[in-house]
Amino acid sequence: MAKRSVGELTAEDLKGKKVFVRADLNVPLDENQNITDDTRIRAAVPTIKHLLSNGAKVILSSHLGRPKGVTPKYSLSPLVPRLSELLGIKVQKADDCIGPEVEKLVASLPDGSVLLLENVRFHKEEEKNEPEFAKKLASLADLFVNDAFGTAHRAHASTEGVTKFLKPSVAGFLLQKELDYLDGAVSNPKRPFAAIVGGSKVSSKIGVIESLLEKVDILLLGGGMIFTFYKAQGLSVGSSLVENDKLDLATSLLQKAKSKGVSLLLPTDVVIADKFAADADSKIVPSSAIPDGWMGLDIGPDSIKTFSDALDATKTVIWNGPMGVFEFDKFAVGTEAIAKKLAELSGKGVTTIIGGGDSVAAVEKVGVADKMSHISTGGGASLELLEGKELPGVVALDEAVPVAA
Ligand SMILES: Nc1ncnc2c1ncn2[C@@H]1O[C@H](COP(=O)(O)OP(=O)(O)O)[C@@H](O)[C@H]1O
Ligand SMILES: O=C(OP(=O)(O)O)[C@H](O)COP(=O)(O)O
Repeated sequence: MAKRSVGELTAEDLKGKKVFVRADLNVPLDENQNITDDTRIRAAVPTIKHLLSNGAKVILSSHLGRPKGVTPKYSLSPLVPRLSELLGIKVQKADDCIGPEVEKLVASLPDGSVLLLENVRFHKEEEKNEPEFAKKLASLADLFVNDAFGTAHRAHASTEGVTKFLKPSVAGFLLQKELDYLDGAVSNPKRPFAAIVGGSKVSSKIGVIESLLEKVDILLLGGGMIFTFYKAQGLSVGSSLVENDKLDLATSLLQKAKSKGVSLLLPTDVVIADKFAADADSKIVPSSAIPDGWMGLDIGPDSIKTFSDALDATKTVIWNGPMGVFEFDKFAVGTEAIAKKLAELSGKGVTTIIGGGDSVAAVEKVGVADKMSHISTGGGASLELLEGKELPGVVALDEAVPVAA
């Protein structure tokens, strides 16, 4: 069911109103508290600007990291300069997210300004979704906008709990965009529709593979998980990553693909290494010829060609998980080739969706992030959505009002 969007709220709804905005500003910081990737801050800007330009007072909330109680290194203070710069106004910051001091700051907020609350996870009640805490957060504002896609799979006080006390509770532009692509485009894709799934283990991607098998025409598998599939087919995998308790599962996924008429492609050649290291000796071998003592760390050139050819026919592609150990340059070729291929396809009008996690890092490393149709800001959240799970932070929002026919 579609959710009510912040875009439906106009100056009439917003002028002078206090709006509690939950964003996911969980950005990486270096040891000097410098932001090393501001993507999530930039992604939160359109919603905040919409609210400001319609005269609202924005009370902005987020978590950062996984602190246990008040932990200075997880303060949101280092975010204030960048946030102010991007919004073009001076953002104020509170030292807590609830309490009399925060209430005082909220009371003196002029229309069209932003107060950033301190890390909401400094209170353990946040992750426990305690109603009393949610009520205190909610009491600061008149309405709620959830734009924290990256945290939408968590039923926490600031993502789910507050909706019980604030009406309306609506989706922000980022949340909406993520749902449009990861739910909308994937459930109702332009076909042929291909998924590329990689990453380390089958066990962490079973849900995604099973769910995608119901929807895709083509499924390309790469990464560490392929060796479990090879072994299930009776091939030798040397010392490659294998989950011996998932061999039957791999066989059943292959059968399921067949019965659904999905073209499931496994790499036909692999780059193998004599050790798990950036400076390992490496060679390219057919998937059926991995010697003892060697481990597969990337897909080979024939596989890159086969995968690229298969992708040429598609209209929608979703990608989750690297094709190899892309952190080591020597084994990043397959992942980088897929990133470049998707950039090329995007240029030809194919919808390309990067489903969060390490694939985002790979696309950024190759410098083609701006070419993709959509890059998710949430790893865990996008995975859960692709698995067909409902996200509590989304479920709790108001339903969209149906447009009269
Ligand atoms: N052949 C391989 N052997 C071991 N690890 C691999 C292999 N291919 C990819 N990986 C590792 O998988 C990790 C990413 O897996 P995962 O967390 O499941 O993906 P994502 O973060 O995209 O969801 C990367 O750190 C990468 O090095
Ligand atoms: O970074 C996040 O998730 P992600 O690493 O899965 O993308 C979100 O901010 C959620 O954080 P959490 O997994 O500590 O709840």
